[in-house]
Amino acid sequence: MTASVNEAANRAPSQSQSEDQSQSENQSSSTGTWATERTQATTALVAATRSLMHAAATTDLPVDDLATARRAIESVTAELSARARDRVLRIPFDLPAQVRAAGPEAEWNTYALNPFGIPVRVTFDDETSRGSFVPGALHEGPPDSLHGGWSAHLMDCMLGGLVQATGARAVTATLELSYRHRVPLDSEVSMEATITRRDGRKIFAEGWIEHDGVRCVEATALFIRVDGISVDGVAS
Ligand SMILES: CCCCCCCC/C=C\CCCCCCCC(=O)SCCNC(=O)CCNC(=O)[C@H](O)C(C)(C)COP(=O)(O)OP(=O)(O)OC[C@H]1O[C@@H](n2cnc3c(N)ncnc32)[C@H](O)[C@@H]1OP(=O)(O)O
Repeated sequence: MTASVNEAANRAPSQSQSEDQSQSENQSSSTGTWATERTQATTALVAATRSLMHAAATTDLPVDDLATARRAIESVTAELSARARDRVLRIPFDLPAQVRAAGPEAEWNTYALNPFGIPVRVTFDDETSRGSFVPGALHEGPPDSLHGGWSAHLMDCMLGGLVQATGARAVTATLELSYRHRVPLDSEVSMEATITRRDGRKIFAEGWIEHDGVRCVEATALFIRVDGISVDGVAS
């Protein structure tokens, strides 16, 4: 596992599909066994779709052009739906653990296979993980600010992903957030998560979202191990 796991998912909305495609092809030799031709092509398609979501929601073209674009999108949607699964592809359960084992330089790029998620570049260092991303127009709650629900989602992913990276099969029992300052859009924010305590099946973790040295959101969570439940993977 290297530092370039499914990087195509982390492109800025302005970057092109062809760039995503070539990025996806470039990593064919550097990703794990889950990186089949299909997962790589899906990663590029998902990145392009995320860019499309951004463009569709923010375009200021004349109204007639919107109808033309809608018809083109509907046509692609029909094409893709001709043969479909019930669920999105999942990464293997142990992918975060593989990245963690590869050392603090290795990167897990989340949500490569699901355009609805915010892709985050996550690194692991023992019982701590760090991540960064740039929230954008699609994530707006209060004007020019990140919606609090996205903050909760991101914290659950950061803390839950860290627990998963330690090899534990666990689900969130509680997640408590403190919104101390607004998180601005269009500027990189960083996140951190740490496992603070274990007690039988319970795993306690805490984390935060920081912008420009200011801790905007703080989170504490309790995860409960559900060992024995067999799953092939988790949504990245
Ligand atoms: C639910 C689907 C599971 C599918 C299988 C997954 C396998 C794992 C695979 C892949 C890892 C995935 C990683 C991604 C995670 C991403 C994060 C999420 O989005 S997770 C989704 C949101 N969370 C849920 O949907 C949990 C729903 N709740 C439950 O399933 C149960 O309530 C569960 C497992 C949390 C506990 O149920 P009990 O019957 O197994 O265990 P009891 O005996 O009730 O509790 C054990 C101890 O924990 C405390 N506890 C349990 N729930 C608590 C709570 N809400 N607050 C405080 N303490 C709690 C209890 O008081 C007890 O403590 P004492 O041993 O007596 O000291």
